[in-house]
Amino acid sequence: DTGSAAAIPINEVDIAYVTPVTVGTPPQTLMLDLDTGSSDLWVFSSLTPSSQVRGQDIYTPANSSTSKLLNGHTWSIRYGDGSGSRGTVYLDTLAVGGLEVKSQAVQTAQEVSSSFTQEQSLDGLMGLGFSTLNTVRPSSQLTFFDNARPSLDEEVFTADLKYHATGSYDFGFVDRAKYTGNISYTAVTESPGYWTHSLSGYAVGSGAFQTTRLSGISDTGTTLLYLPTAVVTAYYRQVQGAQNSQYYGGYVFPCSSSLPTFTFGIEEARFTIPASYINYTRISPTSTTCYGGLQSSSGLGINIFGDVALKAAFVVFSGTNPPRIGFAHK
Ligand SMILES: CSC[C@H](NC(=O)[C@H](Cc1ccccc1)OC(=O)N1CCC(N)CC1)C(=O)N[C@@H](CC1CCCCC1)[C@@H](O)COc1ccncc1
Repeated sequence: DTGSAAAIPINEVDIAYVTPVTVGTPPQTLMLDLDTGSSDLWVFSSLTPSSQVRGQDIYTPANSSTSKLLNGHTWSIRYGDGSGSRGTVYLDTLAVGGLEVKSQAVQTAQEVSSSFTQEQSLDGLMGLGFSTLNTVRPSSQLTFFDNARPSLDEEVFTADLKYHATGSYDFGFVDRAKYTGNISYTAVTESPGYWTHSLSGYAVGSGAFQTTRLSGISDTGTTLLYLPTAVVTAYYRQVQGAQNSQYYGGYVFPCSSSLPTFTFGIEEARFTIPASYINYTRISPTSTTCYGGLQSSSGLGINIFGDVALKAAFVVFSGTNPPRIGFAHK
């Protein structure tokens, strides 16, 4: 079996991508953020206080003939940006792009933090990290990918995220039409449940490639690229007027500055992020100061290869044993 679904940017700076997912019988469509940096599938629901719902679609288990309460189970999650949610759990039929799982744990939110309430284009998350990260207690639940595995033609899912455009997520196959050349694979360690792997090095603009192993997580749910301070300062040294602003919480620069590209290595392969991806956004609609798409990971304790990096490639998340991740040009 296979599935294929759109990855739609939720705003004009690609802060996140959502994918249509159907839940229950008859199907209720929700727009979820497929997130390889977490492993909970949670949704705005009929159990979410109406004061915390602002335009989101909700899942109503009572309207689904196939929903079953997972008695006595609860969940609570906190993300790297401090946002969070918690609630109860139902089992129900769930499909993404034609690929159906009969009894998927759907975590119904009973409370969401204000940043979720404010994000009306996001009806919840589908975690595609390793199931060890799932927060449901007393028994943790499997991700959609882990539930779908037995029926997949190939134990993979792929991410083709695009800059200011709709891309796609495929399950169970690697679409030859979505990439050029060969896929460069590298080993993944499941610690502690993220798609953790190394970059073989980096280059700033047309500068020499620095061979140095940088460990981090490929995370579709994180907007920006977070790397060690040494790398980030080397990059912004090439940007006229750049500064690391305490006020804005990261590197900012005059929007008129020309930015170098940023190249990262996956084993022997090289992927170049265009300058436009790193000129992330104006700090306010009328400002001439811009916020960088490459920021320091020092506050995170982990390097995160987020959407700014991932959208420069076609990415294969391979659930084989041992797991591996592949990058190809597109
Ligand atoms: C560097 S972890 C920060 C990261 N959250 C982001 O990347 C958010 C994403 C966002 C924000 C607002 C609306 C929509 C999307 O965006 C920003 O934080 N920014 C973008 C805009 C920019 N101006 C400021 C910085 C993050 O927690 N991701 C988690 C998933 C994420 C949670 C929030 C909703 C969307 C999905 C997840 O994969 C990683 O969880 C962890 C990572 C490391 N240890 C613990 C948890």
